[in-house]
Amino acid sequence: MRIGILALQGAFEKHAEVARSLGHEAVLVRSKADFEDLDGLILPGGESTVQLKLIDRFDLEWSLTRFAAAGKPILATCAGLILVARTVTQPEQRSFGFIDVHVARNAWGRQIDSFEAKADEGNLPLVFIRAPRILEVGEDVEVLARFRGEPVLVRQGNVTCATFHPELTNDPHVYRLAFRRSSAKGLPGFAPLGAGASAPHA
Ligand SMILES: NC(=O)CC[C@H](N)C(=O)O
Repeated sequence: MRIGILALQGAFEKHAEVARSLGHEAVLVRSKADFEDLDGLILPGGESTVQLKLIDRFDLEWSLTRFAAAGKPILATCAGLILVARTVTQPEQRSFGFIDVHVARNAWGRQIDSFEAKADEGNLPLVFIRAPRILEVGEDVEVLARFRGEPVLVRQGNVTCATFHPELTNDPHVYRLAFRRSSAKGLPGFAPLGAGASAPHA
């Protein structure tokens, strides 16, 4: 697949490396024209406030929205998740609403800025860096992995979001989930990580 990585700010290079290592073509996306002919898109971690300003400056919101609405797969990690969430708090911030989750920014507190862990089930490695927390998930959101009972990997249709940094582990699982060939809803035959795969209202 031809996968774009939004490359305005943050951790985009490593995502490009992983995408290439999985046999995809990686395209750094910085302008509207760069969206052409992409099959998938990664919104990387970084600083969501800065990313939002740059998206405005380069007038990319419509391109992003159109991409999401076309049903093409999007993987949003950390700051990327903050951009695509329905609502954002701590502090409040504008977001695009591609996925029905409510997130709090920098929600683990300063004492534990960054840490590594494993998902509650499925052995998925997690690297958190000033990570957001998903406080609520809508009923159409699947929870694919949890940490200490909280959702950390979620999906709604074509939009897959991680509160952690999958590009910093050697586990391609998250990319495979996000960019599986069919991104249609329903996911026949898909075995989610962990037991509690249905999405409760938090
Ligand atoms: N690693 C990250 O992407 C951190 C996200 C950052 N704390 C934000 O609020 O945008």
